[in-house]
Amino acid sequence: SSGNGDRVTRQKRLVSLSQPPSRPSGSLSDKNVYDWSSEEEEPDGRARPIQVLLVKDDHTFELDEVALSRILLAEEVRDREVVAISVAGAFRKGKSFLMDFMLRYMYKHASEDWLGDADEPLTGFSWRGGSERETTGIQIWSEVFLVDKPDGRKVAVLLMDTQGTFDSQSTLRDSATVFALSTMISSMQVYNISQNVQEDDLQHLQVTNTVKHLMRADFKPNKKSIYSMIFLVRDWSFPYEFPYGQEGGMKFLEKRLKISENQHEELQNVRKHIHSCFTNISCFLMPHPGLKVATNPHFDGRIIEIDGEFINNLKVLVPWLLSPRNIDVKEINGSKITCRGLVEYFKAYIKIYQGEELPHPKSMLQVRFLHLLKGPVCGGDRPFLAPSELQARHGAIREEALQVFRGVKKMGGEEFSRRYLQQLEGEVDEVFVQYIKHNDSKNIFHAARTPATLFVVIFVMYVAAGITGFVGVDVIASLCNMILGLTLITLCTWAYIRYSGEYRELGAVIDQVAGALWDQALYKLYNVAANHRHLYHHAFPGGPRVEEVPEEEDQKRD
Ligand SMILES: Nc1nc2c(ncn2[C@@H]2O[C@H](COP(=O)(O)OP(=O)(O)OP(=O)(O)O)[C@@H](O)[C@H]2O)c(=O)[nH]1
Ligand SMILES: [Mg+2]
Repeated sequence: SSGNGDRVTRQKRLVSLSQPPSRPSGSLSDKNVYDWSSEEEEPDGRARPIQVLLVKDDHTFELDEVALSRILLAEEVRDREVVAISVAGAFRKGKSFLMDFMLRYMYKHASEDWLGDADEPLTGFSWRGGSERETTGIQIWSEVFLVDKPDGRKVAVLLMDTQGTFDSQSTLRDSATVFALSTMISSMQVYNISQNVQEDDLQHLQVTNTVKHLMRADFKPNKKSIYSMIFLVRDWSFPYEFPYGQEGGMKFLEKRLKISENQHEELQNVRKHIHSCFTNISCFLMPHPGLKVATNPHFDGRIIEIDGEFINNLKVLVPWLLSPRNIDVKEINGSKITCRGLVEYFKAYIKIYQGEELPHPKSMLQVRFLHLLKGPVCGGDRPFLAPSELQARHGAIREEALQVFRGVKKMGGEEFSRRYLQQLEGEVDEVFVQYIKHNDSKNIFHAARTPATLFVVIFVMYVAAGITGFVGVDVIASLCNMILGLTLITLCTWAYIRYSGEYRELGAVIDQVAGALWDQALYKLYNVAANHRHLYHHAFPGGPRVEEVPEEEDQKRD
C-alpha cells in the first residue's frame, strides 16, 4: 500500500502543517503565535521535533499549547483515535537514537526494507554522543502518522521523545514530572534502561502511581485506563542467561517482578505498585550496538557501523512496537482518546504540576492515610462513631502513617524530608478536624438539637405566659408571648433554610445560638445536680452516688 499515493497525501499534510496557525481566540497573545511561525517553522515545511513541554530555568513547566494544538488539531488527525508512543528513562542512554529508527519505520510504512540504506545517516529527533544531556522537556514529532489497523480503523500515531532523567541540571522533581507526564499521556511508554533492571529503576515507577491517585478525574477504579510499559534493556550482556528479544525479556522481567513471601516489604510494595499501575508490562533485551556507536565522536548513525546483532534485534523490536497490528489506542476511563482529547488531557495534567498538588514523597502516604481513616472508620456511609473512639483510632492511624513515612526511603535527604514530615502531621491533623465535623453531623441528636431547643423555649414561654397572665403580671406575660412568637418565626425560618439550602449563613447563626443555649442548659443541669447532691442523698439514702461534674465537660467550657 506504500508508495507514491501515500507520499502525496503526506506531503499535502505537511503543507497544511506549515501554513500559519489559525489564530486561537482570546487567551494567547499575538506574540506567541508570531514567534512560533517565524522562528520555529522551517521554510521547507519539513517535519521535525517540536518542543511541547519546556522545563524552564526556575524548574517550572510550560506547555506550548500553540505548537501542540497545531500538530494535534490539524484537520486530518484531530478526530482520529490516537496512539502515543513515548520513550523515557535515564539521560544519555540512546533514547533519541532509538526514536529515529522508529521514525524510519513509520516513514517507510512498515515495509520490509524500512531500515533503508546502510550508509544513510540517522536523522530525526536530535541525538549525539557525549556526556552532556541533549533532549529537554518533551518533544513530539511534528508529523502525526495515519495508520490503517488490520480491522480497518485509521488511527493517528504520535511519537514522543523525552528529557532523560537524573541529569545534573534538573531536580528530582523535574525528572519525575517529565517521566510521569509522558507516561500519563502516552498509550505506550518505552522505559529505556541500561544493562539491567535495577531496584531504583523500579522505584522510579512509583511516582506514576502517585500521580494517578492525584488525578482523581482519571482514577476510576472500575473503568479501564490503559497504561502500557515496556522495559527496554539496552546493552544487555547476558544473552546466555536470557536471550535477546521479547521472550527472553519477559522471562527476565517475570523473575525481576516476582513477589515472594520472604522478600522485604519494601521490595514487595514496589512490585505490587507496578502491577497495579500498568495494564500491560513487557520487556525487550537489546544487545550492545558496538564500540563505534558508543565511543566514536564522528559516528552519524549509519547502519554499516552498527553491530549486526543490534540491527537484527532492531528489526524485531521496532515492528513489535509499531506494526499496525500491535499498536493500541490510548484509552482513559474506558473511552478511546482522539488527538483532540489528548490535547485536553495534556493541558489538564500539566495544571496539576503547575499547582502545588505534586507527587512529593508525602502524597502517597497521605492518600493511604486518607483511605485508612476515611474508609473503614468514619467515611461516607459509616454510622456515627463515639468521639472518644474516633480520637483513639485517629491516634493509632496517625502514628501508623508517620511510621510508614519514616520507614520509607525518600528522595531529597533528611532535612528535606523533615519538612514534609511536619507538613504531613499538619495536614493529617487538619483532616482530623474535618472528620470530627463530618462525624458529628451524623449524630441525629446533634442534628435535632436546634429544633429541640427551640421547641423547649416555645413550650417554656407558653407555660410562663399562661401562668404570669393568670396571676396578672401582664407585662411579663406579653414579653413571654413576644419571645414565643419570635422563637416560632425562628423555627420556621430554620426549617425553611434546612429544606431549601438557601441563606445558610443565617441557618448557621440559628444553630449556634440554639447550640449555646442547649449547652448552657445542660451545664446548668449538671451544676444543679452537683450542688444539690446532699439533697439527692437525703432523698435516696443508699442510692447510687451522683457522679462529679465530668471533667471533660469542664474543659469544654474553658
Ligand atoms: N551503549 C550504547 N550506546 C548507545 C545505544 N544507542 C545509542 N547509543 C549512543 O548513546 C549516545 C546518546 O544517544 P542519544 O540518543 O542522544 O541519548 P538520549 O538518551 O536521547 O540522551 P538525552 O537526550 O541526553 O537524554 C549516542 O552517542 C549514541 O550513539 C545503545 O544501545 N547502547
Ligand atoms: Mg535524547
